[in-house]
Amino acid sequence: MPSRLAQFYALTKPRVVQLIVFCAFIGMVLAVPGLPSAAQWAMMAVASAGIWLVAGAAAAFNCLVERRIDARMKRTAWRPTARGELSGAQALAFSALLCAAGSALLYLAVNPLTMWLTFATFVGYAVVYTVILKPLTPQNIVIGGASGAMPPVLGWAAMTGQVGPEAMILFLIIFLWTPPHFWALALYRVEDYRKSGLPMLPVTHGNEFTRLQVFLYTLILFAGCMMPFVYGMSSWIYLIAAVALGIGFCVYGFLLWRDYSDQLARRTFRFSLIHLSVLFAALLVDHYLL
Ligand code: HEM
Ligand SMILES: CC(C)=CCC/C(C)=C/CC/C(C)=C/COP(=O)(O)OP(=O)(O)O
Repeated sequence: MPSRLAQFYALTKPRVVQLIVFCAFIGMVLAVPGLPSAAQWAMMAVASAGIWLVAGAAAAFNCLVERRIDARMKRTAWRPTARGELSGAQALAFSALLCAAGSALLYLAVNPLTMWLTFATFVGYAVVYTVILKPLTPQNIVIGGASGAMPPVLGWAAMTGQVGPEAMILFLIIFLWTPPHFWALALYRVEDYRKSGLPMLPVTHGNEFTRLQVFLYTLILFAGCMMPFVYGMSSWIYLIAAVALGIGFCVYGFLLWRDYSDQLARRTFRFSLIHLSVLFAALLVDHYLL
């Protein structure tokens, strides 16, 4: 049996939260013109820690609420809450502790706006998405995706004390990226979702309709990814990366739409992770080199 610590850590969905914190960090980097001062680097580290704690708390709360559903799905049945290795009370206490610690850090060492926005994101994912939308509608991840898209806004708020249009552009990119990211996965995990009883799109509307949606979202996402260049917040390094990644994602979307296989859906899902990670890394490189 894994150690207690490893069990609690697993509840925070570490890999997802890593990318979330990375996107928040890029929001911070872009909010500061030129190279940050030592004090600004310190602020970025503290804000990243605070956002990491609250995002981990949101993930843990999701594991608590969905422990019975998780137990029914192969992909999630191993979670300590689904296996009953951690009780509901333990998961709740852990989530509350992380959320309180992260919120206190953001309030005291960053600024109240960032704390409130991060807390609203916690509520958006843990309550609005997990409790209300997920069992209600196949558009759950589209609307709920707004919480996942918040990190750059949180990062921007941490460094400037406000929410700028640049941050909203980065929000839009993650918001449009979420449906092809999730539905590619849901296509090859459809049997899991059928067993779960959740109204995910491939279960309610079928494989073919979902594939069309994935393809269409990759096209709108491509347009959305042009915004940082069009708005003048990024230059040609970003543009080249965004066009190359965008073409890659659209090609995956197109191929998946025309000729489905589980293997291609899995590769499309994996590509979604590369797409977002490299796109945001390109924003950083572009910011410092040009
Ligand atoms: C409502 C929005 C979202 C939904 C429904 C969703 C859904 C999922 C699901 C079900 C997985 C699990 C894949 C597996 O177990 O094989 C996953 C993986 C992942 N997601 Fe998302 N996601 C969302 C938003 C995001 C956001 C905003 C990010 C980061 C910015 C993100 C980053 C990741 C990463 C890095 C993984 C891989 C985890 C791993 O390999 O262990 N997701 N996503
Ligand atoms: C405060 C802050 C920045 C919060 C971020 C919120 C957050 C953790 C968003 C990530 C989205 C995510 C893990 C989706 C997984 O979908 P799912 O929950 O449907 O997947 P599952 O089936 O694996 O549980």
